[in-house]
Amino acid sequence: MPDQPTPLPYLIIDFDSTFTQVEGLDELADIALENSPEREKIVGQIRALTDRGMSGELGFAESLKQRLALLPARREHLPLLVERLQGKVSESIRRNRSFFEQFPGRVYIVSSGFREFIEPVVGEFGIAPEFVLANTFTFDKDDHITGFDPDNVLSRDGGKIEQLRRLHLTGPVYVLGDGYTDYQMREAGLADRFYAFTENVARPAVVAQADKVLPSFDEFLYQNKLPMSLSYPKNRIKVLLLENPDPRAAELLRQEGYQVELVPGGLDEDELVERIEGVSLLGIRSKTQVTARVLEAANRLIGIGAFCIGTNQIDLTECLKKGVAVFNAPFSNTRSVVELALGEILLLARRVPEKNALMHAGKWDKSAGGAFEVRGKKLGIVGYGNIGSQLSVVAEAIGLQVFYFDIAEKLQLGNATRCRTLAELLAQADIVTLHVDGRPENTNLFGAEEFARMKPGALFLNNARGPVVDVPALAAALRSGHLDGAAVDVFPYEPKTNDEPFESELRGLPNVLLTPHIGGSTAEAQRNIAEFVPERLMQYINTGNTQQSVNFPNIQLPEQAAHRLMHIHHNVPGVLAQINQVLAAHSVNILGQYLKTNEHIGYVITDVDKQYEPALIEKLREIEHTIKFRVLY
Ligand SMILES: NC(=O)c1ccc[n+]([C@@H]2O[C@H](COP(=O)([O-])OP(=O)(O)OC[C@H]3O[C@@H](n4cnc5c(N)ncnc54)[C@H](O)[C@@H]3O)[C@@H](O)[C@H]2O)c1
Ligand SMILES: O=C(O)[C@H](O)COP(=O)(O)O
Repeated sequence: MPDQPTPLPYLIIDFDSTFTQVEGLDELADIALENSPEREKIVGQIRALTDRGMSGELGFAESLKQRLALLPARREHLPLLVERLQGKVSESIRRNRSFFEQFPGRVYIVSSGFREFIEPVVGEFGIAPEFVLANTFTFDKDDHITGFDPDNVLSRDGGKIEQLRRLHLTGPVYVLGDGYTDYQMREAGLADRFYAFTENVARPAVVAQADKVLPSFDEFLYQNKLPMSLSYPKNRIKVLLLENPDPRAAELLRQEGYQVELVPGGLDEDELVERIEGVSLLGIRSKTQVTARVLEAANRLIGIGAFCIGTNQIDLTECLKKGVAVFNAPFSNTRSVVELALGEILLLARRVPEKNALMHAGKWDKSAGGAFEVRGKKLGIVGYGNIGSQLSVVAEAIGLQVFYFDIAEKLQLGNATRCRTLAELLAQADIVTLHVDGRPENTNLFGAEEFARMKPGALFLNNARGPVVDVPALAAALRSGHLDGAAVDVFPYEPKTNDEPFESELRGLPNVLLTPHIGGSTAEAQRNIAEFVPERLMQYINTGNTQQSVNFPNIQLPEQAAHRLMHIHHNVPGVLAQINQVLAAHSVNILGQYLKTNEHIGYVITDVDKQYEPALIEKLREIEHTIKFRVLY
């Protein structure tokens, strides 16, 4: 919680594109021209004039005159405009409504917009009409808007400066706005600071003049230690996204207000160590190795999003010890892998990879030799998890007999037959497909011995993880003719970028389909993942919810009642008792408390009444064995 509020300076806030997300006159034109074929053209002209006026390119009075001349609006359009603007108040202003209500008399809206639509919008925030300084429309006898009151100082060039001068404010004055005319009040020496408000629009010429840039009103309140509705401004949360997740991911995270940085391709350990400082959320896919060294350098990291299924590339235990929650997308690309595996089975059975290569080399090799239908053949699935079990259902639909082996007890789907050992499966399958996870014990799960156990002429698929297969042993089994073909999508070492060459003993072997780790690379899967993972990360940040985290104890929390204290600690006896002692010593009323632990950490969430001394937070942070502590309100 911020310290005691400092005495609030006078705040001079602009209306258009600052208090609201839009420009009032642009919206009025849009409403007035609703049924006109000229709508798009005229609204475009008005927007262009607004922009030129705001960036200082065109004198303000001239821009206003030209815009009003284009505007065919009437008095009856104004209530519609007010309704529209009430729905377009800037997000960070809207969520801090109680701030405005708390400080009547300190906030002025000084705008070159019009009182007729500004007053009712800001009135809802407790800003009285006498604190709205704006232009007024003129109307003809038929209620057409004809222009503006020329006696109003705000209709003239330099109008805001003159208006502020006439207020005779004593004490510090801060101006918040998006336009050049807002900056001019500071330039004229009438304001102590000019904050460029960029939540809706960032005008380079204005930003260049600013004392500070505000991506949100939360940031202003945070910097000035004023009461705010969020515990921490979202624009201070830095997100580093690697390996090109679908653009929707960055879009959602930016919409949330986070600062998002994209690095196409992967980063190696040294590069990531250099880039991770100050990052709160890291997004990766299967390639980036998040090692203990990376985590050591990650001084602000709260969460990692794996925009894929596999999380073997992340040191999950070290993440736990550092209080970093990891989320993945466990189901978003399963169907894509299943479809790829099925296609590979059909193509290998018909020796298509080999025929295709010959055709490209100009050789016509029509023959049925080594080609077979898959109907009635035995498919052996190793790893009957989300992918393996879905493949089981789809494969049966085209007539394959399914056998599976899994180290865990798994629900048998359709007519699939469970094998008690891997050897039992290998002895009978015509096609073996791997869908195990990448846990360290699975390294070289398939080597010379396992290939030797497979039936002569069998087919082999690995769409799971590269290190699970001893590639030289697979190459030998193919070269000797013991196996009839293979499809491999994942490799022990995979090129870091598309520019790096691909090396493998499997290159050039007949009837071998090689793909560059694209099992989950479909538009559908990538889009699903890009929505699923940010949602989990944002929920964790906003509510503390760890449902579906791959390393944290999973807690699905009820809606937050008041302030939420989130304490992550090493799982040693007595920490919960200490937390409660501190709360009791500060006479804090607990509204709800939730604890879950795992081998390494305890995660305690305590919802408390809003009334507590700020010192309480420091005391909770100081509890021995604390890894991370956050407050949400
Ligand atoms: N090629 C790609 O682009 C791509 C895409 C998605 C997933 N994957 C990989 O596919 C694999 C499967 O994904 P999933 O979502 O089905 O995972 P999952 O966790 O749902 O299933 C894995 C299953 O393997 C079993 N298992 C683990 N070790 C085993 C062993 N030694 N023998 C037998 N069974 C074992 C587990 O008990 C589990 O049931 C993962 O390695 C994942 O990373 C690859
Ligand atoms: O784990 C996964 O989901 C797959 O290996 C896909 O990984 P990718 O997103 O790096 O393609």
